[in-house]
Amino acid sequence: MRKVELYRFSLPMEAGVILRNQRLKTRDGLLVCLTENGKQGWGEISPLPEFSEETLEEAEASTLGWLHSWVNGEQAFESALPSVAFGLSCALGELSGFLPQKADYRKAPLCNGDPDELFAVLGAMPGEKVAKVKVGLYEAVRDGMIVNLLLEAIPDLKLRLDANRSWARAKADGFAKYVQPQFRDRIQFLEEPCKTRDESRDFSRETGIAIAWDESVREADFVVEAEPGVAAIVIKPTLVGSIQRCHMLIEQAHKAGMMAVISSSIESSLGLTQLARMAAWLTPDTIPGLDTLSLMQSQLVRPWPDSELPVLDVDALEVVWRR
Ligand SMILES: O=C(O)CCC(=O)C1=CC=C[C@@H](O)[C@@H]1C(=O)O
Ligand SMILES: [Mg+2]
Repeated sequence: MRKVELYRFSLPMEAGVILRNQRLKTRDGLLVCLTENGKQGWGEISPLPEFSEETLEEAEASTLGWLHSWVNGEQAFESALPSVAFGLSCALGELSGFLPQKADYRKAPLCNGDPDELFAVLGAMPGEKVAKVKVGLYEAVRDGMIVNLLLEAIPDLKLRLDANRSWARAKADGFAKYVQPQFRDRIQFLEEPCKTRDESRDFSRETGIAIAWDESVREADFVVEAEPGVAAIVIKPTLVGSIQRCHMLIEQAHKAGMMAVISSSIESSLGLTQLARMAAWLTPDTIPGLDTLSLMQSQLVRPWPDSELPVLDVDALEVVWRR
């Protein structure tokens, strides 16, 4: 006997979370719970505004279509919508047990540029110290100064930077010029510095600063291949697709000698804990990019260890469909 529950959620965000051109006031999505032979599997389907191609309405329609077939005995699933493919593969992965329980709750802290704050967080971080800083929002000089300041203040720190394709080559070069040469190899990677992949490749070749692909991983023509200066690919499963597809990309990256970093698309605590499980299983040697829970005002159903945010229970959620 198969049973299905589909819920809708809307979690209030902290003030001032901006995604590209839009302020994100609430994080909206769906939770699916599949039950079969007394076992349950949960998944989160929450397309990220400004980043996902699909809307929540489209994701809901596609999810409902598959859930109808699943209660009627369908085994396989396929969805062209990445958020749906990710959430349903998690639910099926819990049901069948292929998504292991063990989680890697480490996370590269997102830094707003205040070194004192980062000191406190990194002091409590066991082992490798890696933090992530957004660049490209303000002047390149300022970005360069913050990078110098942090790397100077914390000698065993490595940084991941993210420019989200915001720089023209000249601006990217401006940034590189301000980073002291002896610090450059402590930049683990800079995600997508320039508007095009070719410009980013040239930037890396000429400055010696390693780069990573994030936006590129989701483009139709992208293939994982070893390239000089490209240290990593960033995998955001909600934007990329099923666990199986992510697994394949991670294997390709590792074969090519690159890091694969499992990262958040600002999922709720339920989706984030599943990403932490994928990270423990598929990228055990890499700290995942999962430090986004504190952007929200509450957790959802499953808590993240050590978070003090209140947990919203499933009974408080709107039921979309139940069978
Ligand atoms: O990658 C991480 O460490 C955290 C996630 C993160 O930085 C992002 C998640 C989703 C959208 C963006 O704001 C941002 C990114 O561009 O990588
Ligand atoms: Mg990025």
